[in-house]
Order: sequence, then C-alpha cells, then structure tokens
Amino acid sequence: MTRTIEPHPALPVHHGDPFGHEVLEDPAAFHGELREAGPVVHLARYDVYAMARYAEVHAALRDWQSFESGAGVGLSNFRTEPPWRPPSLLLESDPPRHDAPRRVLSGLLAPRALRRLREQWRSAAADLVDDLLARGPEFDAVPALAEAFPLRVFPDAVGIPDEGRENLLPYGEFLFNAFGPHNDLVAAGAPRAGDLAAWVNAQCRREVLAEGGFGAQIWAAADRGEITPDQAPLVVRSLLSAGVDTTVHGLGAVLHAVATFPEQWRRLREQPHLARVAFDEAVRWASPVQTFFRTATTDVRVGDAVVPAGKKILMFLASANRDPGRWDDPAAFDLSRDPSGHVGFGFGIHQCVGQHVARLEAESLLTALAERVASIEVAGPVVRHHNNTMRALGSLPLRVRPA
Ligand code: HEM
Ligand SMILES: O=C(O)c1ccc(-n2ccnc2)cc1
Repeated sequence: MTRTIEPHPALPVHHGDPFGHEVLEDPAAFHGELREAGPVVHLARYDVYAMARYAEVHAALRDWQSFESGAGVGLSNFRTEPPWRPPSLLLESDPPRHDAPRRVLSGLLAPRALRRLREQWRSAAADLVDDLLARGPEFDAVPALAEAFPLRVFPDAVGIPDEGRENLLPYGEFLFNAFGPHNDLVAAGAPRAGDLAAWVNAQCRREVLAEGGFGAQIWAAADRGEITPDQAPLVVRSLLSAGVDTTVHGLGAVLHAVATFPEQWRRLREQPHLARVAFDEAVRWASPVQTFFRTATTDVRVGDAVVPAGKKILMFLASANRDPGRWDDPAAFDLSRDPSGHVGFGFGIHQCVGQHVARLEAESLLTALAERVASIEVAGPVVRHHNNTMRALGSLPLRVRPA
C-alpha cells in the first residue's frame, strides 16, 4: 500500500526543471534559488527532493544508510521500474554488496598502482601536444585534447581491443543522460543504446582483455576469490562506463578554466607542481558530474522538514561546490585556494574510485602543455554540450602562444 502524503508544510517548493535546456545551459541561477529556498526543496515537477547547499549534500553523501544508492542513483527507482541495464555493483549498490567490488577497484586504481602508467601517459601527452602545436596555434580543445587524450590512454590501460572504441563516448553519453528523466536527450540516444550496451558488455569478457590491463587484473581478482566470476564483467563494465566521458569533461573543464583565467595559467607555468591542485580546483569550479540521486530509506528529517521514505533526493554537487557558505568567491578559478573538501568526486563510501586515474590524466596533459605553451586564450564562442548529468563543452576554441 503506497502512502500518498503531501510534502511537509515546512518544505519550500520549486517548479523549475533541472534537466531542461535553460538550466543545463547555465545552472547557476537555479542553484542559487535552491540554496536560498532552504536545506531541502521539493521539486514538484518530478516529485523529488533537492539538496543544493554544501552542508546537506556533504551530510547526505556520508549517510548511505538513510540515503541509499541501491534503488539507483538516477531519477528512476529500481524498486518500481526495471533498470535499462543490470545495476552497477559499485555505483548502484549499498554495503554489503558494494564492499568487495569496491575493495578490488580501490586496489587497482590506487595512486601506487598507477605509478607504472605515469611515464607512458606523460609521453603520450607530450606527443599529442607536440603534434597539435605543429599544426598551428589555433584549435578546438574539445576534440583535439579533451577527447583525444583519454581515448589515447585509457582503453589501452583497461586492455580492450582496438575495434569499436568509438562506441565508448556515445555509451557514456547515453548512460549519464539516463540518470535523468526520459527527455529529448535520452530519446536522442535511445535508438543506439542496445547496440552500445552489447558492445560494452562484449569488451568485459575475459578472453578479449589484454594481459596486464585493468580488465585482466579484475578477472585475476576473481580467480583469487576477491569477487565472484559473475561479478568480474560488471566490474570491468564500471570502468568502461565511468572512465571516458568523465575525464573528457574534466579535461574540458580545466582547459576552459585556464583559458578563462590567464593569470592562473601563468601561476601554473611558474609552479608546475600546481597541476594536480589545478585539476581539483577545476572539478570544484565546473563539477563535470553535476548531480546524482539517492533514495530515502526511511522518513528522513532534513532541517525542520521530512523527506518521506522511498522518495528520491537529487544532490546538486555543482551547487555545493559553489556554495558561498562554504567557499570564498566560489565563481573564481583560483590556484591559491585549497579545493579539498569539494564534492565533485562525491564523498564517503561511493567517492570516486577513479579519481586518481582522472588526476593522472590531467596532470600528464597539463604538464605537457605548461612546458610548451606560454599563454592560452579563448579564440571563439565556447559551446556547451547538454547532458542530464554532466557539465560538458561541445567546443572550446583556443589560441596558444608557444613558450
Ligand atoms: C573528472 C572525472 C570524474 C568525475 C568528476 C567523477 C565523479 C564521480 C562522482 C561524483 C562519484 C560518486 C557517485 C555517487 O556518490 O553516487 C563517482 C563514483 C565513481 N567513479 Fe568517478 N568521476 C570521474 C572519473 C572517473 C574515472 C576516470 C573512473 C574510472 C576509471 C571513475 C569511476 C568511478 C566509479 C567506479 C564510481 C563508483 C564508486 C562507488 O560507488 O563505490 N570515475 N565519480
Ligand atoms: O558502475 C558503473 O556503471 C558506473 C560507475 C561510476 C560512474 N561514474 C560516474 C562518475 N564517475 C564514475 C558511472 C558508471
């Protein structure tokens, strides 16, 4: 018997659409309205509950018992409608099911485990930048760098075959749209979703994965009994789902940031060790992953309101990362800031297990650029690419002056 209870009178209501093109184009005003309205706001359009302030988002990310992932981290509730693909053993699971797959990926993707890739990725970044600069000082950084670099290094690191890698970006694009409502963005990707999912699933089979790659290491963890053989392909699928589009838009964000704030590029060139903090500050500033949902496991009190059990909570990571109650001058990209504590990689038990991969990619590319490029400026209209979950650029025209 489903109880239909009206939202609590203390709960402010907002009638806007966080997944509409107006908000996707520029969410700042919408985020500000939600932060000002209260600690939690009822989004009447979808009958979900929004958290947009840092304090509540951070607390909800930590409290996985009250705010679960097992009913899905998108708008759809797996308990009432079938997921479009078998749920993720990490992203869409809670303890105890979540524990072993998490432990396996944490080990494989830890900073010390990535050391073996550092030289290779740095030299791949240097080659990519050398080839690009040889073609001239003006280029669109989205295809030329933000997309090209992750696709040059990550599929090889996983160990998938060369054939069909062009499916990775559209698969991720659909996946991240599918966390939102069935709007025009989902409809546009739906015709290819089945084929893309079939191709991704085929890359998770043991026999296609190259020796020494992350994929083969996941299967080896199954041989050691750390996860079951049935779980192994799904854990590989997590890497293929998460590993490309996120870093593409993370790199797009940091390139957009340094081109928009040239004095920060000067600072990075003077102090190359700032490359890592530059990426985290860019993840805070842009929040490539804008939102994720949770589901209330009980009637959860938030401030003086109550979110009814079974309702979805939309956590606005991007708004929390620009909450003036937490950050000074939040709209500034500033390398003198300490961005730690940002929620751009989440927080708590589901915090991004691939963050070190993303950081290593960013550090490799930024270091290669900082050694070769004295200045970077925006050379044309910056075009946004709308996605229900990701903050993405469609085009970032840049002009560089070689060092
Ligand atoms: C800039 C790049 C990235 C951003 C902004 C990002 C962001 C996030 C966020 C916000 C979460 C938390 C999800 C939640 O709490 O529900 C997360 C989880 C996760 N990320 Fe990332 N991510 C990035 C790159 C990557 C990469 C490169 C990989 C894989 C190599 C990856 C794999 C994962 C996985 C498997 C999870 C689920 C962890 C769990 O549930 O225990 N991510 N990421
Ligand atoms: O397990 C999966 O399929 C999966 C896991 C994580 C992500 N993700 C989101 C942001 N960083 C990674 C996407 C998909």
